[in-house]
Amino acid sequence: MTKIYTYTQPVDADIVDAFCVLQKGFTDQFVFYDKTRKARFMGLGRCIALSSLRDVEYVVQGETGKPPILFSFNRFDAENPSPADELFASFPRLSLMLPEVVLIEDETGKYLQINSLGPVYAGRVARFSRHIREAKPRTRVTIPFELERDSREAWDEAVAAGLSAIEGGRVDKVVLSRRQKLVAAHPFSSKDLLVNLIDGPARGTVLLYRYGDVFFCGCTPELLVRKNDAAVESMCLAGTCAAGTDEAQRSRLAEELLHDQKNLQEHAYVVDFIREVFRRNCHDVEIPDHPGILPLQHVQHLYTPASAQVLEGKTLMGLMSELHPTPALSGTPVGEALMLIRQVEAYNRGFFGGAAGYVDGDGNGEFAVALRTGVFDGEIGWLYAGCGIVDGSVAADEYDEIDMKLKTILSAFDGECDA
Ligand SMILES: C=C(O[C@@H]1C=C(C(=O)O)C=C[C@H]1O)C(=O)O
Repeated sequence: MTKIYTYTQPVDADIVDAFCVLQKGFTDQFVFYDKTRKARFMGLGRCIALSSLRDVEYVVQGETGKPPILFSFNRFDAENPSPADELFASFPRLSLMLPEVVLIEDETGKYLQINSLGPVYAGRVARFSRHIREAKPRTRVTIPFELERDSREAWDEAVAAGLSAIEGGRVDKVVLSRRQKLVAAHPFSSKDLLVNLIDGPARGTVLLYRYGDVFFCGCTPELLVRKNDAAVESMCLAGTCAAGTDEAQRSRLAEELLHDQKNLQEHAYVVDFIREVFRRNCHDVEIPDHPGILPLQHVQHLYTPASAQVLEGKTLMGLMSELHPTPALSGTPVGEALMLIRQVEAYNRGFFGGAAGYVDGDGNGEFAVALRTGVFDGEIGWLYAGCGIVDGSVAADEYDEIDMKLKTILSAFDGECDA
């Protein structure tokens, strides 16, 4: 049995400013920051890595009684035998990571949490609190960059392979992606991109996982699963159109998307899959019959929320691995689509499209699908985005759709525009 000591106390500070000050001393960094809901967790350092919560006992110190927060970043297709690029390959394969320091903002307030394998010394908490109080407001920087465009012919060939697998009856849908290399004018830090994503216009949950000098980050709109005791939620997100340049155009495009048979079909595969997983693991499953729209800064998606009560004994990690990858990121049927992706894509997706989240010591928490992301080091990065291919998909349209999705991670380089 591993014993964890966790000391949480309220802080009167902006947690992002606090993170910016504290992060300098830590090369292990973990962020799950929901921009709309107060579910914000920013971890520093690694106290211990665990394979599951089963053999863990935690001792609460401090006045709040809060459980420890652990982070979990999982690859899209962890068993894919083809090598990931060297940036992704440098990350360890760990299941749950307990940071030494966690800054928390939830519905009840803002907190500093210190985790340790021995009793937390109060002087350590006081020292971090003092640093936090001295934190200056963060500043944003614009990072000029150039993109090395990927080959259009390679994309056309990948889509043709997908369409022929659909025609042959091997899959009904396959999600194919593109990867682009970014070269910035000068080296940038994880803090620079994190601050630009949190303070910029991108909507969703900002993710960061840094290990050593290499970091993975982005801002995703897609919830995979959230668990709060018995209540669980998920989200079906598939089917895309442009955001439009003004409100009138946005609502016209949204209306078209809501009636577009190809996009509705792409979406329905995801709804069917999530309904099936929920029906197997939960009761009182509620999933509306018709999708709505999730409007984002650069694109809009067909969106169907899913909620249920989970069967006693089922865990968040268990639900995460049953749900992931959904047909929103792989295709239908999932196994066949994964095999096709392994054959068609020239790279291993690494954390792109993986499940990234946090879980607390009581087993509650959430996972997002790591979309609109990239992996970075020094002045370079690899950016990823994908789209669903079904019967009738046109390679050129899907190429443009991916360009629209890439704008979200590219907005991390822009420190000018305010939210
Ligand atoms: C694959 C991505 O997005 C997914 C694919 C979508 C689609 O095909 O319409 C929409 C939302 C996401 O589930 C991505 O952003 O890279």
